[in-house]
Amino acid sequence: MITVSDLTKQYGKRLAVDGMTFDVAAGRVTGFVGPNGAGKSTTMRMMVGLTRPGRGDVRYSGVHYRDLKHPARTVGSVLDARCMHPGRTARNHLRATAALSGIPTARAEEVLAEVGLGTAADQRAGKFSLGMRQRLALAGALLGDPQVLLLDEPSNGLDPDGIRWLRDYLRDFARRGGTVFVSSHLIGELSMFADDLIVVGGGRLLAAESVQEITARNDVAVLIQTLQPAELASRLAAHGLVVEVAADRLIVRGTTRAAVSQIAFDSRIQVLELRETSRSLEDSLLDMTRASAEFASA
Ligand SMILES: Nc1ncnc2c1ncn2[C@@H]1O[C@H](COP(=O)(O)OP(=O)(O)OP(=O)(O)O)[C@@H](O)[C@H]1O
Repeated sequence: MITVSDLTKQYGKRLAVDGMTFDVAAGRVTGFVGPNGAGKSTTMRMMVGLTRPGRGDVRYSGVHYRDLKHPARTVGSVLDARCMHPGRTARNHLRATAALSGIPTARAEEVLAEVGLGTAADQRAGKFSLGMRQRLALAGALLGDPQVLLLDEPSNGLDPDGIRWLRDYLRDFARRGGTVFVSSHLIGELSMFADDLIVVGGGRLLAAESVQEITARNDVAVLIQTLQPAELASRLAAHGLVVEVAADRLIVRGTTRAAVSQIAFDSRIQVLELRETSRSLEDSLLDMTRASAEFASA
């Protein structure tokens, strides 16, 4: 569990992060969402001691980051995937990173395989696509076999297969008890796989809720028409969703169109119609962040 308390950072006259307080639970994926300039990167840098807060602190299971005995074994982070020597091979980059953190260099082979870069181990990082660099940066974060992953906009540059792979990887990491904190300015994308959302705007916390709470509050219902209603209903129920049957349609509350579409796709069930009956999660989050932008520019 990560506890962020009253985290504040001022640059000149600008409050980049203003009294940010929230918890990030273990065993879940927490999305950190807000428009560009909302203060996400600054908050994440303060969470791993790269930027000094003006006020406030961050604890990992009660321990300050600076007091962690083996920071790399507790927290793995990717804050900038471009941060690697272009002339080094992927394997050498990881070996050097491992050596710096007191981790056996043999671990490099394991994490290369884990992120699907086994066959690219001897290629130079400078020749990598942005998507491959994202994978290599994630491999670096995994070297210490950490309990917590902090990732700033990790799907930047990934192709759709890469995004899907990352989503599945992070969900699995959380299922194994890990803590995942991942930022994005793309609300729709995060709502597809996050359990909880921390919504920020203008350096301030706007909401800290589960996706289910936000969708229930907004009474979001997803309407589905399919030729295989029984199969889809049982797949949705297996994901803990309550399904109502109305005439030829299924209705599911407390979830998103994106999540239902993913479940149907994964189950190879064809969907004829899929829509949200009221305001979508995306709409309600955009409203929140829009209000904060108006406040900030007032
Ligand atoms: N080193 C810095 N010096 C001065 N101002 C900064 C610095 N870092 C960030 N800021 C300012 O702080 C505010 C928050 O920036 P931050 O990068 O944390 O936002 P963000 O939510 O991560 O946005 P993005 O998605 O665009 O990276 C912005 O107004 C930014 O210009």
